Amino acid sequence: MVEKVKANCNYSGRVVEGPTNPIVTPLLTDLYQFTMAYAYWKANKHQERAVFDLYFRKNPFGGEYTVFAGLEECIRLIANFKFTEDDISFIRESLPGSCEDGFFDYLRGLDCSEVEVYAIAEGSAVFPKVPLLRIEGPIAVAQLLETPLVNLINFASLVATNAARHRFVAGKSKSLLEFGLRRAQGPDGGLSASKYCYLGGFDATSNVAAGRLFGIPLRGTHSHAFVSSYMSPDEIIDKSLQSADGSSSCEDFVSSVQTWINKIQWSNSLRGSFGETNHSELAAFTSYALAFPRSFLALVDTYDVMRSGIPNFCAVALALNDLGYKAVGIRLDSGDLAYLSCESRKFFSTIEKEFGVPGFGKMGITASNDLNEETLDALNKQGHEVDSYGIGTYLVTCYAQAALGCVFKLVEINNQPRIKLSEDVSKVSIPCKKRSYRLYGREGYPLVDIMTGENEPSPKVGERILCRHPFNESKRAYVVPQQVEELLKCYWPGSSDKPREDLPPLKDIRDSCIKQLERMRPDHMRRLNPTPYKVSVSAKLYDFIHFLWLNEAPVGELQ
Ligand SMILES: Nc1ncnc2c1ncn2[C@@H]1O[C@H](COP(=O)(O)OP(=O)(O)OP(=O)(O)O)[C@@H](O)[C@H]1O
Ligand SMILES: O=P(O)(O)OC[C@H]1O[C@H](OP(=O)(O)OP(=O)(O)O)[C@H](O)[C@@H]1O
Ligand SMILES: O=C(O)c1cccnc1
Ligand SMILES: [Mg+2]
Repeated sequence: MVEKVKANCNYSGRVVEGPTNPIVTPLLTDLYQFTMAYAYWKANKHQERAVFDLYFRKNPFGGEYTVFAGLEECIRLIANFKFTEDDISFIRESLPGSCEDGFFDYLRGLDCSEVEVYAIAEGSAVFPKVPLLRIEGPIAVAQLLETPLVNLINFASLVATNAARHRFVAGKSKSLLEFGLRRAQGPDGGLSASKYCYLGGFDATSNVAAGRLFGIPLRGTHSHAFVSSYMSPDEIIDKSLQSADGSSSCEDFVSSVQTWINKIQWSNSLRGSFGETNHSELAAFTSYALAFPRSFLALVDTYDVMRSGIPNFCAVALALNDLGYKAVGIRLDSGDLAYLSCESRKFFSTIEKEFGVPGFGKMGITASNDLNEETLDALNKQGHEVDSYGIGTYLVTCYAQAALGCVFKLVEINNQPRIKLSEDVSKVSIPCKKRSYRLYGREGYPLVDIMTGENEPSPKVGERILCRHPFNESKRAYVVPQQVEELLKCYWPGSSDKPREDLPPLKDIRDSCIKQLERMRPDHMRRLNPTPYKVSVSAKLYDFIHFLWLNEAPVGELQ
């Protein structure tokens, strides 16, 4: 379902390829964007210059931060925004017959050359109400962009945040593998989850298409089916295995494994800890090792982890060790993962001592099975020996929160600021074409994001500035920033010759995401009752918001 669309748009001297998913075209929008576009056109209003902000209102997962993702795919859409004749015929069929032909000629010539896009860098930590994207352009085309842009950013940012939160609980030293493709919301859900979980701090994915399309490292083990498909060691026909350095060969690796299982069973320190292990499991492990002697990893919970899986794994790993190969480790996919990982580690350490195999005690332990933030946290509290987690369902489906709730609101038309009022204050939009800045404090942490009017002077390092809560009069603070970072940069200058930002490779976005999250004050990041990060407006913008609010809100009449 996914293939790369032919590159056709020149951007900053380079070509911007089409969206990763070819379904992302100008038709991937809501019908009402076309009906509004027609009404704008009919009223000769379609070329009026509009400014829209794309933002969200509340951080997901009960947290106080969000990872911004999806920008590159937005720019790919914008750079390649063009209706085909088939598209236009379909739109004509879908709109009422009374729509005039001129509108379809207008659509035929439409592209995003008059649109400008300002955005925060992809992979940044972002906060409610601060625009992630500002779209400026003729109102009709900006309106058509609403749905696809919100769509491209919503899930991307949600799942990247979910990944970052899993990383935060797991800790820096653990390896995090995304295993969610089979459980994701369809092919695009799966592919997007793989891409943005990597961006949010995962190390690898099992999704081969994502590995190919995005260069994400691929990792994987094997399934229970592989283990249970074997009945006995007699099924293994080719039993020979060359040593790692190629200098010798073991003619009967199956017997070598058998010798080792007997040695382990009768060793001083392990005697009595297990009886007869499952032979078909041993056959499966042996066969897998013959196929992958340099990267042998076994799923050990098909029959019984401590009585069968672990001893069988060790027998194969020791037989490989005789030939100069180092086994990678095991995967646990059921049971008490804290307990079983600790017991497995003890077993490996005992083997290391008993048979004098240096490093055997450090054998890799991967855990999987319905893991999520809570189970990772529980494992940490109990103490465990897991080195690597394979996480699927809860991660990629964003089980704990279904959507981020991004919105796209008109903030200015023909240089006139606009506001959207609501009974619910958190839903009142912040009018005007704005600039936003992140102000850093003495200890190097970001302190506050501040929005100002477009033409206000920018905050200056060392200069005190009043930061006001946009809607709560009593909440304000002076800040003397030690560093000022302007957040919105130009990513799509339309046909103007403004300087434009690069679209960095996914790996670089991931690195900067990890760095940024590490730079946040720890109390914003903690899972339980995190401190909200402050989002503010300048004194001037505050006054203007409230002036416009009063102007637009009708005065009630009591009877
Ligand atoms: N030590 C632990 N502390 C907290 N949660 C754990 C621990 N170990 C495993 N879990 C979680 O407990 C759940 C156990 O799942 P479930 O009840 O389906 O049992 P199972 O081990 O998969 O059993 P089965 O053998 O039937 O597959 C999973 O979500 C797993 O991540
Ligand atoms: O548990 P998740 O976080 O979704 O991670 C992926 C799961 O997918 C695989 O098996 P599958 O779930 O298909 O079968 P199982 O439940 O019998 O292990 C794997 O063994 C994991 O359990
Ligand atoms: O490689 C694995 O172990 C894997 C991949 C997908 C889902 N579950 C496990
Ligand atoms: Mg499962």
